[in-house]
Amino acid sequence: MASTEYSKELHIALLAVQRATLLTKSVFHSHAKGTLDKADASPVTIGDFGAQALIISALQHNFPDDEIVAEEEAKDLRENSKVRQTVWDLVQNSKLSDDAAEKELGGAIASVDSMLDIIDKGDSKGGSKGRIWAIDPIDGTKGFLRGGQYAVCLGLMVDGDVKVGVLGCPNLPVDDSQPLTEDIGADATDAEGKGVLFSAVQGKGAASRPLGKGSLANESTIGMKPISNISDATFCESVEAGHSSQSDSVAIANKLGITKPSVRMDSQAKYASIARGAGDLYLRLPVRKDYVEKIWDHAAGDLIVREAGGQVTDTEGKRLDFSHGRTLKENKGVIAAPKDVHQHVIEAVMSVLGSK
Ligand SMILES: Nc1ncnc2c1ncn2[C@@H]1O[C@H](COP(=O)(O)O)[C@@H](OP(=O)(O)O)[C@H]1O
Ligand SMILES: [Mg+2]
Ligand SMILES: [Mg+2]
Ligand SMILES: [Mg+2]
Repeated sequence: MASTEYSKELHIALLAVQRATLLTKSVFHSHAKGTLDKADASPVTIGDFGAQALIISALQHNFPDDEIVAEEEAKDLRENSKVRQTVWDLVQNSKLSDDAAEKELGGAIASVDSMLDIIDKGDSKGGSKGRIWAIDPIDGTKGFLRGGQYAVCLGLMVDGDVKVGVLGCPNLPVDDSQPLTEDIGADATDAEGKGVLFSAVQGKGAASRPLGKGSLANESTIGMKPISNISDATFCESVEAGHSSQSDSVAIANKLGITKPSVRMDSQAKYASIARGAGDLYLRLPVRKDYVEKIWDHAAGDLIVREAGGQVTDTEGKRLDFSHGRTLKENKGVIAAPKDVHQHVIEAVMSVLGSK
């Protein structure tokens, strides 16, 4: 592989996300997802813990000096031996079939105790200096539990700027031109090979390729769909009404003359879907004033959309700022759209939200 800036980071990130996504698929297709409730009452599953362990272990092997901000922590596993053992079995069984690739990721984790320590290595405070990876081992855990879309997400930030982003979307169609649907469809998903990996490197565009289960292959460049008439656009929004205001979205659609119903899907699959031109606009409209978005929910998607020809800002038109630690505390909500219509969308958003 030719060595250009961030090519090794991209390569390792793709393999690490592929391996972790395959782990989550095996859980998605089994009936026991090992769900626990976290302190904030949100769910976490054996898939989240296992995927986080595998990704961090690959990053530590390749980039031992980098910091890591990851969503989950091992506390619940340290306290629950049954779930701990299930996660450990899962992690031990999750190897890439390509031996060379598995070796590049550092191979298996040595013991159950080191797995717990590895999970807890995602506790960096983040910030504006140095190399920091952001991991969401399963984004859209509620979708994962419901049988919907979810994504395995990894981004590398350098001095607060996202340089590399990878999303594993196991329940999206491989074909970039397939229309956007809410239902994942009975034949759209399987326990192994189906699904997509999206990626971007700053300044180098965005791509998709089949998730597969062996060597990475068949990359294609992706781009957002041009919008000639905004009233023909489709919104892509959360399934969870508590994550994005559906009444504000209706008012914004009215302002823009949009009559098509929104497509609702969980996770950063929304960013991926608009980046590949299957949907047009991603709206995340704050419901609770006190909710602060987390960097792992947006880092990879933000870069992939911008590299595919889009603009991503908050509801006031400010770029997402990943330099303030584990959260996007300087931003409220997210509006992602093709560059040339983004300002028009923001004006509609601001007039609706401003008049509340
Ligand atoms: N009140 C809230 N407003 C916005 N996002 C929220 C939220 N509560 C939780 N979330 C985040 O929404 C993410 C899912 O986004 P979406 O609705 O687009 O599928 C969750 O990620 P996890 O599933 O990784 O916990 C969680 O971090
Ligand atoms: Mg969560
Ligand atoms: Mg998330
Ligand atoms: Mg998550």
